[in-house]
Amino acid sequence: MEALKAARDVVSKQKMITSAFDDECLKLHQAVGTEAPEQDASIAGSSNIDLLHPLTMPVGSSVQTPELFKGSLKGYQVKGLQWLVNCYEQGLNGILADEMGLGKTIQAMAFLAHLAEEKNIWGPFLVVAPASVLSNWVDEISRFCPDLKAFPYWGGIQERTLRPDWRFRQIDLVGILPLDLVGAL
Ligand SMILES: Nc1ncnc2c1ncn2[C@@H]1O[C@H](COP(=O)(O)OP(=O)(O)OP(=O)(O)O)[C@@H](O)[C@H]1O
Repeated sequence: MEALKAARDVVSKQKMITSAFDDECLKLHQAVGTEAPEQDASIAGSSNIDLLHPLTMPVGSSVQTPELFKGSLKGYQVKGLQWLVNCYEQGLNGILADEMGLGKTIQAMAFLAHLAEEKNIWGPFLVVAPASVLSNWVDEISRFCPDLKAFPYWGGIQERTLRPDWRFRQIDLVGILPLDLVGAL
């Protein structure tokens, strides 16, 4: 709820800025006797944006599938990627809640690839996932983003201390941690 409130605050602040800018433009056009251009409802600041529905986000995003992502994102997945990048750039948290099996994992990976490629942010990122999909994450990363090195981190305290590679390999790009280990950190 806090994230939604923060997002709404950002959007309403942006709308106020945009509206003040539009008013100034209108006054200038009236002063010089020209007609003001029609507003483009698809650009940022549009009142059509619904934060709960990524498909209503501005269509003008230049974010495309990163080259580090070795696959082809479907149209709605590109839109999801753009929404994630938009949230990131505005400092907002977001939950991508597509239906089961629509490729949330792939979109999350494409987002990490975007951060690496466009912003030179190579992590380490921490992925927290149920233990049952841990190996799926590792497989999908090596298949779609082979340049991102994944390091699955699992096991009880004892097993983890027996794995010295964990400490030495903290520079790995993606740590993948099963959900039930979060409390153990
Ligand atoms: N653009 C794509 N190109 C190739 N394969 C894809 C694409 N999108 C999804 N898939 C495949 O479809 C399957 C389902 O995707 P995935 O498991 O990522 O969905 P999900 O939304 O994360 O699922 P869940 O809700 O079960 O966590 C996976 O095997 C994935 O590799």
